[in-house]
Amino acid sequence: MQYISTRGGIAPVGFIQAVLMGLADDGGLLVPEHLPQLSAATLEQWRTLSYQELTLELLTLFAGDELPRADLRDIVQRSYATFRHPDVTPVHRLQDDLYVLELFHGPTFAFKDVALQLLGNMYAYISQQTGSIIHILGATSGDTGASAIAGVSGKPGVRICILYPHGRVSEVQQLQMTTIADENVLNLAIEGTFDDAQRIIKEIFGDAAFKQRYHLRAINSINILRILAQITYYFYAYFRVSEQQPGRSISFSVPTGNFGDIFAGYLAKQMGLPIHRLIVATNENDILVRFVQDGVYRPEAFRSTHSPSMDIQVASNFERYLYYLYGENAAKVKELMAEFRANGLISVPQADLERVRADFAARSVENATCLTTISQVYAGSGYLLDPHTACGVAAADAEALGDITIALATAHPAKFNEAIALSGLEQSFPDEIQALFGKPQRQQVVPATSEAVEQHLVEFFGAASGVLPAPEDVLETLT
Ligand SMILES: Cc1ncc(COP(=O)(O)O)c(C=O)c1O
Ligand SMILES: N[C@@H](CCOP(=O)(O)O)C(=O)O
Repeated sequence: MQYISTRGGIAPVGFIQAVLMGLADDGGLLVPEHLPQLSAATLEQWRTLSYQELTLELLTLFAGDELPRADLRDIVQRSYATFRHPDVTPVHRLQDDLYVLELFHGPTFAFKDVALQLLGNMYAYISQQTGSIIHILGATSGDTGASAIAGVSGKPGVRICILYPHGRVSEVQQLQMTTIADENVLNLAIEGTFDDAQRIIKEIFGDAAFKQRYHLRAINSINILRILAQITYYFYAYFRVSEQQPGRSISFSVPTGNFGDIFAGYLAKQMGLPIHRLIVATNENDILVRFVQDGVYRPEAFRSTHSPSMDIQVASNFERYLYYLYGENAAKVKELMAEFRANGLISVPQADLERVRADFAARSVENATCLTTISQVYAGSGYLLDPHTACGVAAADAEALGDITIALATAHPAKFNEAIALSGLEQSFPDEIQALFGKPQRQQVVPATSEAVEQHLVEFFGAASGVLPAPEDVLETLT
């Protein structure tokens, strides 16, 4: 499988090069040159596979023969051996037609672990096979950072720097990042929002000379492997629920910020999984909901909410969606992204909007509704939702599609006790989270500029750069 840029400005690259490139060198995002199409017979065969086997089959489609199948199997097995549930991502029936897909059984209690355990092991594998260094730069609104650090910390050959918005992540999210004592981890709390952090890393990745000099790699969902790894659980959940409810139409409701998680569901649908609709569930930062409603993609003022990991205005993966909306037309995407840079908005005509609505429904869930959903669901069933999942559940209720709906439970409530307390509820923390309180923290507060961040990167990554080669220089040793 080869990978190309949504903006058409790079020569096709293989799977491992795509993982290493992160953001495409022309500023676009990498996508597979073609999407594998799955027949009904294949879906039937896959129905009985374990989570790990299913991941292996899917990844083999996207990785081709670039790494030996036994090595890929080993990476997959090790990635999900760290999960606390034997099904990795089990489904739980909440009400008659509503299920939650529990994505929080990994090391940091958030859905990001599903992809970042895998990406961490993939980076460590590439480093080992090539004797090279991996320097990771990421931005987080709280979950990606903790999860990425957990995915790589202690792994030789890998160093990681994470930017997060100072004072805008939950207490547990901050502790998960800042209490890691590993010298290979640098936490920079920037004086701004997540959008500033994301803008800064895109600016730094866009500086080709700097990116190359310090061998920078991405762990955000700009990295195509993040998206590919998340496709598995749409298949797995679909198989589990359709066994219980044969013949019913199935939709997914997805708490959405950067459009990464829901985009993985869109790819699963495009590959042939018979998902009816994908519900975009946001908080008051509702740029994606407004797009589905009126066809205009335009950031508005940032709002701090009870679901802080979705406090995002500019959704990174929206560009990948535009690529498919316009029939894999990179020239059109390039034009639209230039329009966005120039005018601050993208507007699509009514006919295109109808095609958007054939796949997506969308709801913005306000703070008050998020909290009442948490307390009502708990009162009705004893099941405690985290505030992001609550947005997904509330959006599913409001849309009332008449389908079976699977709401993605993207985090464990213990990560967001601030919202749980505001809902009038108390919870006890899992031991792994309780153990974080009182540990020493390591972080540095920096201004929200690329220059300020680059200074830290030069110091942090500089010493190691040049000692070991970049993987690109020795890639042939992998095969
Ligand atoms: C708990 C939680 N839910 C939902 C989201 C939104 O996911 P995405 O950004 O992939 O749309 C995030 C962050 O990305 C998150 O951390
Ligand atoms: N909500 C995310 C924001 C970063 O998104 P990503 O999926 O692109 O890594 C977070 O938790 O950091």
